[in-house]
Amino acid sequence: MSLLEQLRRDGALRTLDHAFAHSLRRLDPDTPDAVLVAAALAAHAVSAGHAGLDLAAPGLLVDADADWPAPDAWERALSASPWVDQPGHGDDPARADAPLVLERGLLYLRRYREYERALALGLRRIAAHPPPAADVAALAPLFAQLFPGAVPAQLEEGASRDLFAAAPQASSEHAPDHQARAAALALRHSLLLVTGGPGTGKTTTITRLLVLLAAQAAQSGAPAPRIALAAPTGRAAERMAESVRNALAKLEVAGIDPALCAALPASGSTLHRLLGTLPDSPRFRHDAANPLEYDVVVVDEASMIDLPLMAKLVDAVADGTRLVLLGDPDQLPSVEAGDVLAAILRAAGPGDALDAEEGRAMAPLLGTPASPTGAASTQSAFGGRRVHLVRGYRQSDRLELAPLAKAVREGDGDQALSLLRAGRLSNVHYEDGGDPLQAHRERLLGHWQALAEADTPAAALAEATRLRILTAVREGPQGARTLNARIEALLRGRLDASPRSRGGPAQEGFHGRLVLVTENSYRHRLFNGDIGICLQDGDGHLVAWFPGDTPGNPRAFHPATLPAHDSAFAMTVHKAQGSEFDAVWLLLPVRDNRVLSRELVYTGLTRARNELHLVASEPVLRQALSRHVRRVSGLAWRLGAD
Ligand SMILES: Nc1ncnc2c1ncn2[C@@H]1O[C@H](COP(=O)(O)OP(=O)(O)OP(=O)(O)O)[C@@H](O)[C@H]1O
Repeated sequence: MSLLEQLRRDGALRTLDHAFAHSLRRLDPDTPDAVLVAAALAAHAVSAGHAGLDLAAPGLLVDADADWPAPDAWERALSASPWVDQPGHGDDPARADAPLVLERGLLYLRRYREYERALALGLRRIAAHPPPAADVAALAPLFAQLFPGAVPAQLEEGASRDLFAAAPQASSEHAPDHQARAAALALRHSLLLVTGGPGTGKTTTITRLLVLLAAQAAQSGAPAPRIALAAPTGRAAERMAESVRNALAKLEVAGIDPALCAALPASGSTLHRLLGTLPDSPRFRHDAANPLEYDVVVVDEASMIDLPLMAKLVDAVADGTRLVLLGDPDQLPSVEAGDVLAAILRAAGPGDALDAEEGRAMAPLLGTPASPTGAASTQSAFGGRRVHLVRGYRQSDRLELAPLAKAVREGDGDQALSLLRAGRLSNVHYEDGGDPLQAHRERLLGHWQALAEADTPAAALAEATRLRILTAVREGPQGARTLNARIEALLRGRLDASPRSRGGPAQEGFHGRLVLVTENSYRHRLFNGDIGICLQDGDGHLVAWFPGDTPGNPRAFHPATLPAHDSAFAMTVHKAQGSEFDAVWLLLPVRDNRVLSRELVYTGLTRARNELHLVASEPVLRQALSRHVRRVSGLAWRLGAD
């Protein structure tokens, strides 16, 4: 039996992967089995989050115990195939009639290789158009007001501004203020990456930076900058806008000119909305030929953006527009092909130190770096600059997550378990296995029942973010699907007895059902991951409510017309990315599973705002923390990283 058939028989390939290989064989019956297998796996790779197939590591994709061709021989067979193009240079386009591209040991579907190539070219293009030099001295007073910790005392006392030349030492207690550094670098660079865990002040920093850019425009008599705030999901965009509004309110209290604050937008949008969806098309209204009309585009939750979407975003960013990407690199990468943020960060380098020239230029804002580093260690390969924020600012009295998050991020199972077992982290609760629907039934059902009894759909939607069960997997006894079915059965009994419920067609849901959209529908402006609630109106008709453009104005849909959706009482960590909930019950399966990883656990537990319940057996938690998500991609190389 051929390897292709064996993989199909073992269920290692999707029907689509096999059909792709089969179509190549139909068109050319002499296509060798090794090429057909590679073609099927290259298609499969995309569905597993990779940009292509690593010929040296097919085991990343399938568990099957297969007799894989040796990488050299496999590569030779592919090189000889007319289906496979091998462009001479990473920037060269691939042949339009070749469905596959072989490059540096990776086999891509041509479309994904072209996304990668376009993205690398686009990022380098943006980085190559730095903004005009800012009058740093004129901005210094405002900068010092916005970042009070940034400027060492000697500057405030009127010492020489050319401190770098004199190379005096900044106070040793003066730890680098990474937030200030990020803002200062954004004055000089058009591509900025601001990374950090939850609550490290990414949004706060960007708000202050945007105020600074507004001041810069005002000082030079230019119109206020046109600013877009966006994120991959509606919920993430809303959260970002809310954080920006909060940060602005604090700035106004601190005496920052309200006219500068008014330059910032009050709302954010999804990337799809920003780029302008076209009905029934994967393309967007804004692209290279019709770029976004903004001076600054800020995108939050960048770790969630997959390769095609990032390529389309970057394509639509005009020369001279600043692109600022915010994200937490320790979170799970996008479900679809990518790990784009990780690749960009690798190419950008650690970026935490300023090079000599940068240090000199920024001295009026940042003071003198304690130990200026050479250019080679800090220059990014492609001109994008990164600042990693490390200090957590969020109030920790309600939820003390940081030590646990650190242990999980570092894959330190001993430390994570000792913290969990000691039980001293405030509002972190650990259960070594068990069933939350048994152990916490009244609390959980009480919450969902309250949603159904909320006064308005907007109140129900707001209330819905208070609690969520998060699972690692969709299927199986601890999977989201099974839990939802159990919760629905428990809840229906209670809700049907409620005076607010009048019964209704079961297939369309029920009063109080939380729903999660699982596909993008441009027509509805509903996207994968959006969460709504079904409520009966005064006539007993069920209406599905989803967040609208502003929190008080949810949008109504007939449940029967919704795009594909599931219940959302329990949902997978993947689907919860970009959202936060007051209380999170994170439930790992009882048996180890290859999807379990430290990134998954970290992403799950950092969705909690006030309270975390982690339900996981010790061996499964240890297994999860020992596993790193690995994604195959050539993007870092294209950006000059290796
Ligand atoms: N330099 C600072 N000084 C004091 N408080 C700060 C500072 N930076 C941030 N904060 C506070 O920390 C909290 C979290 O900040 P922010 O929302 O900007 O973090 P974030 O990194 O964007 O978080 P998330 O990733 O969860 O959205 C806010 O309450 C903010 O006011």
